Amino acid sequence: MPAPAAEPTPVPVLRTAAELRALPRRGRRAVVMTMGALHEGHAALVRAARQRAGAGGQVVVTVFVNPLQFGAGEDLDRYPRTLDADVVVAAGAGADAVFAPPVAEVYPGGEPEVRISAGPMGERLEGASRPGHFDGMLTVVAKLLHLTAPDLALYGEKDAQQLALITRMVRDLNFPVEVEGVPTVREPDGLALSSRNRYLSEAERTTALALSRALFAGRDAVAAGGAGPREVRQAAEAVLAQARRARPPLVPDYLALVDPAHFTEVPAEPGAYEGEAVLAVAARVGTTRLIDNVRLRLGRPGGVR
Ligand SMILES: Nc1ncnc2c1ncn2[C@@H]1O[C@H](COP(=O)(O)OP(=O)(O)OP(=O)(O)O)[C@@H](O)[C@H]1O
Ligand SMILES: CC(C)(CO)[C@@H](O)C(=O)[O-]
Ligand code: BAL
Repeated sequence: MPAPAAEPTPVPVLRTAAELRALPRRGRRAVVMTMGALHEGHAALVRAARQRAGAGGQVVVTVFVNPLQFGAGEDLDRYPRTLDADVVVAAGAGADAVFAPPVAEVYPGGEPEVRISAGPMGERLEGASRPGHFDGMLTVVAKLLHLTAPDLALYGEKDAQQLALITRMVRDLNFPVEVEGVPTVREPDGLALSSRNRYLSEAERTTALALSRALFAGRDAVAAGGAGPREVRQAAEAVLAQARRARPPLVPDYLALVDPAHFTEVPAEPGAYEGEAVLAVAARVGTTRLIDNVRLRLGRPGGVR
């Protein structure tokens, strides 16, 4: 009996730079870069890209787990790789093509000698906890921007420091591309969607809810009126302190209130800082490390996003 015909691929999956170059360009090209294991957060990025590219435009989704941005002891080997399912999600959200190169296609000469330096912002928060992470991230983003040559590239606000660094690289190095952020998609109970959530057991997931709860507590303190940086941090810290005692415990890495362009700490003195700020958190539950953040407006009571 003949083997059943394979399901048709919903959109072309391009594996090489040559295949990508051969993809006919159509209208405005928007790119969404991912490491795969796509979820509704990624789908929101693709839908935003589809909308921004317009009916006559083109949306390309990249799927590539970039070894250069993982440090020793991180989860490079166990990072979920689910390309077939990713293609279905990408196509369903409006992608026209998926670029999923093997490592040797992106780094044919092995690890590159020349890399992008993320500079001082790249050493703060995530950069302090994951040395070299942002140099590796920006290096692959630069390469993927060259390979895909988009008019527009979209990134999630969930990775706020990454988004700030990509915006900065594009500006500092004159990349001919527009960068746009897309708001964080959350589960109904507040947990930010993340590919790494699939590592969590049920009990770990319950503990992990403290990340978003801490951020919302900080944000609510501003919304209630009168809270300055100190009170925002205190409100969030109180939630984290409680979660440290949970079973399994939350192990916070950092909680920081920073300015969104440089990721430097907002001064604690009331009134010393006015405007948008990012309240960011990173923590471990078991062997899983998660990050999250919210934006808030300091200096004007009630102003919250
Ligand atoms: N919940 C989310 N809402 C909106 N965008 C998101 C969300 N999660 C990830 N993204 C964005 O999707 C893009 C690809 O991210 P990535 O593939 O690393 O997914 P991830 O879920 O953040 O994975 P990880 O768990 O490894 O951090 C990035 O721009 C990222 O900010
Ligand atoms: C931007 C990115 C695709 C670069 O590998 C990655 O850091 C991610 O998925 O956020
Ligand atoms: N979503 C950011 C990619 C990383 O954690 O390496």
